[in-house]
Amino acid sequence: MATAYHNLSDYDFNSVPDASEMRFGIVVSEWNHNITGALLEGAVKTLKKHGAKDENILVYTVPGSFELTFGSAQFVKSGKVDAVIALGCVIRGETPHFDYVCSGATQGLTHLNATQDIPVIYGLITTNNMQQAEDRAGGKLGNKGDECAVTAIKMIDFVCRLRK
Ligand SMILES: Nc1c(NC[C@H](O)[C@H](O)[C@H](O)CO)[nH]c(=O)[nH]c1=O
Ligand SMILES: CC(=O)[C@@H](O)COP(=O)(O)O
Repeated sequence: MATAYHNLSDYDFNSVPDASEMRFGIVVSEWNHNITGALLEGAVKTLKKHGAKDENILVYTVPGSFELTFGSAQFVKSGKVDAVIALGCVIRGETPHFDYVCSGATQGLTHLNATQDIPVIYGLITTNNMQQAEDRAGGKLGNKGDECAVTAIKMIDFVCRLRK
């Protein structure tokens, strides 16, 4: 339980660059909306804590985590954002479908990171049950949305510094 040793919301505030001039696209899956809504809340709150402006945080929903790749790709192609945060929650059911949704979404988002010029942040929670998801979406293990927001800011700063 790696997350048990590192709360998802714990980070060095001063290590995070100013986000006041950064533009973010957030793609949120509607599946398990009680979880993905909490992830979104954490991500937006954290982005704004570091200076991001409301008008620079674009939020679009997709039906499920398998559509996160398409939604993220559309944000990348739009040229309107400097990073994309993809938020989803896949909870294991009775069949192998869990494995295919998780691997499909993961492979798609990974492909975007390897082929496109802006970072796509992996905010997919993949759990065995709802309790594990709740623990990672504002529960005892923190909020994955917070982690994704910090990662997005740092990756935009990475790109900006490299391109100077
Ligand atoms: N079971 C979950 C899904 N399933 C839906 C797929 O993501 C996809 O929308 C569908 O197969 C149509 O393409 N999605 C989640 O995000 N979480 C789940 O637990
Ligand atoms: C991850 C899923 O698609 C899963 O929730 C579907 O449940 P089941 O495998 O019981 O059909």
